[in-house]
Amino acid sequence: MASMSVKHAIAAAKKLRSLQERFNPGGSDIYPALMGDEAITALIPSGNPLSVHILMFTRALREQGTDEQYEKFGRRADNNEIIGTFAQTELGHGTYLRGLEARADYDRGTEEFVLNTPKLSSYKWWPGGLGQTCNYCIFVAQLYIDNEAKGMAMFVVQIRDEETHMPLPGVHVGEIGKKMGLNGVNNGFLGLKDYRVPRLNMLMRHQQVLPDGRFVKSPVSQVSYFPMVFVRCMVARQNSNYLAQAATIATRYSVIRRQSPIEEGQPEPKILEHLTQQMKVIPEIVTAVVYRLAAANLQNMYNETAEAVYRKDFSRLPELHALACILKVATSYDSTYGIERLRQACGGHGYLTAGNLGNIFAMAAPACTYEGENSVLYLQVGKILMKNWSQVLAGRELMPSMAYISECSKMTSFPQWTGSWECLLKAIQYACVGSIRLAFQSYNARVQSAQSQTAAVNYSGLELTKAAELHGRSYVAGNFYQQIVNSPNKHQRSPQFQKVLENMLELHLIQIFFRHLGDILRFIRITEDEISALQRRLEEVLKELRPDAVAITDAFDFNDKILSSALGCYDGNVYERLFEAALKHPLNRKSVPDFFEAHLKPFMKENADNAKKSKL
Ligand SMILES: CCCCCCCCCCCCCCCCCCCC(=O)SCCNC(=O)CCNC(=O)[C@H](O)C(C)(C)COP(=O)(O)OP(=O)(O)OC[C@H]1O[C@@H](n2cnc3c(N)ncnc32)[C@H](O)[C@@H]1OP(=O)(O)O
Ligand SMILES: Cc1cc2nc3c(=O)[nH]c(=O)nc-3n(C[C@H](O)[C@H](O)[C@H](O)COP(=O)(O)OP(=O)(O)OC[C@H]3O[C@@H](n4cnc5c(N)ncnc54)[C@H](O)[C@@H]3O)c2cc1C
Repeated sequence: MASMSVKHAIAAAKKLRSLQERFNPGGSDIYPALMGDEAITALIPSGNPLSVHILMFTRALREQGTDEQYEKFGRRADNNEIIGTFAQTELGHGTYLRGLEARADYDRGTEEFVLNTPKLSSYKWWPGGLGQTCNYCIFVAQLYIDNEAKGMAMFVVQIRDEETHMPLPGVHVGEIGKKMGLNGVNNGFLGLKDYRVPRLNMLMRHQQVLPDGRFVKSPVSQVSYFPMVFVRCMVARQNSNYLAQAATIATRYSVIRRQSPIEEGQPEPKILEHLTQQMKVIPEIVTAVVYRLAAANLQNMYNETAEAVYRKDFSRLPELHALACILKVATSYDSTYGIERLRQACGGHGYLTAGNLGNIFAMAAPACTYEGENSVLYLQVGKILMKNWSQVLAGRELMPSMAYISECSKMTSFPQWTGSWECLLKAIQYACVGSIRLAFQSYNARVQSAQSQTAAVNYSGLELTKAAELHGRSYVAGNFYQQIVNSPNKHQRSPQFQKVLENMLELHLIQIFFRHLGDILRFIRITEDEISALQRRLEEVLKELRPDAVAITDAFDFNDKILSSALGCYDGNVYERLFEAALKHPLNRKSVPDFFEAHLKPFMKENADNAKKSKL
């Protein structure tokens, strides 16, 4: 599996390289074009062992290294002459970066760094491709000069000989073992013992160690986190893609499969005619569209911020960090939940490998963990919301993506309920701001009672998480609303297409309203009649979107190779493909399985003999 994945990953890397040479050598907006590409998903169903090389190793060299370091290492990496990974997480630490144990001690006598993973828990553990594929890595370690800790730093480390691929002296490297998915990625472990690298192997665009050992601090330490921000942006797009693939499969299957008459005496309908099936499938189609649009927005913001950071303008980093966290969390949580819901909507056949929904789930699910575990990133955003609420109290302006917080903070009560889209969106935003205010009261009370900020974050963690989740909902719904209602290219859309988009907006807003009804009712008075009216609208809009479900998922434009699913094949020949897949199973090569003579027959005979004896 690993070698097949590497073979296909090389094909994908060649394609990416040619795209980059044609379009924008250093830019990041190439990748989304690759997202739905067969090279990334169908051909490498067990995961891409080069994705961390491409997404993190090459970018860290470009963004964290000096121009000279890029010339020495980055150009070769971009050209895939060397293959690297991003080795930050350790066996003992992943989230708490300041707890990382790998260390780099500067030796001014030789102008080298001595790299060590002092304990088993210090071993790098998880980096994609590290086990077998990579011959280099970005090694993240705590920098020490004269045994004084200076914080985290990144080092270009060669781990295998470029000719023989043998691990170099002082390097202990290998595969960490089978996972629940992505088993073609060879996530690996890495131990270093007194491994020396030249001073110029430390990436020094933002912080430097001079030959005499003097340390020049980064103007903004968080810029070293930038490689993670990029991948969070990619995860938002990639996981919306996984959800779109699953939605395509489940939708196509739901208009092929017939089951259970709705009226007595009537023929069995397509299962998508059942309202409850529509409620399982259609909202996931819309969620995939909603997140694809939000991820595209985030990608643009990343590109703008990356250019600003290159000009040493770090002002947009905090907002990008907050949005990258919230979208990475929301997309990975909702896509994972949605893919499982779509699998269940396909009955028993959804559980077959031939349906591919299990593999899509296994590809999507780890995104809730890597690149910042979701609950931790929610807390990150919760902290940022606390800082911004302090700004609101001080009457200061907020970052654009949080402007609604200022607006809602000025509302003494929620206006008359109308049930309009604007009303629904404002209700979600108003509930978010109410949650922020309550979280701040708890958090601030703790800080005022002399608790440290870290402790106050921990003990206010549930409210901070709620506020962060509602902020994510507000941002995503607000972005979707703007794209549908206020988009500058709205007039270019046909009335029919605009109507479909508006139906998707209606469904998204009502669905989010019902998902957070409890949070909303905490701050807004809504009558039973007003809620029942929304229930009717939900049923109505599902019915309205039903005829468009197949067309919308066809528009995702996944070919059969990408979907790799007997349930979602374009020609609809589900049963034939399921049966074809079944007959290919190794157990069907023989009429009598080997285990019959070896195990089953003796077992049954022994039971029969025992039964006879007991009768005597
Ligand atoms: C061949 C063709 C292939 C092409 C590919 C095609 C497409 C495929 C796409 C598929 C995408 C998915 C594939 C990915 C594969 C897997 C990759 C996985 C890689 C990894 O997992 S790398 C390791 C990731 N690890 C983490 O994310 C660690 C998480 N922990 C943290 O981020 C921090 O520790 C944490 C939790 C934020 C805490 O930070 P800490 O320093 O401890 O302290 P503070 O919380 O106080 O933060 C201090 C200060 O900094 C600000 N901050 C924190 N993080 C950032 C950031 N990232 N950017 C900017 N600012 C940041 C924070 O807000 C605080 O600010 P203050 O103002 O309050 O001081
Ligand atoms: C498929 C996959 C690929 C990966 N690829 C890479 C890679 O290429 N490079 C790399 O460096 N890493 C990689 N990782 C590692 C990944 O980044 C870490 O798993 C992730 O950062 C979480 O760290 P951890 O696993 O050590 O969990 P921990 O940090 O130990 O967290 C465990 C749990 O503790 C809780 N927790 C932790 N901290 C807090 C907190 N502050 N507040 C509240 N609760 C908390 C959370 O519930 C969390 O889930 C990969 C992981 C996976 C699964």
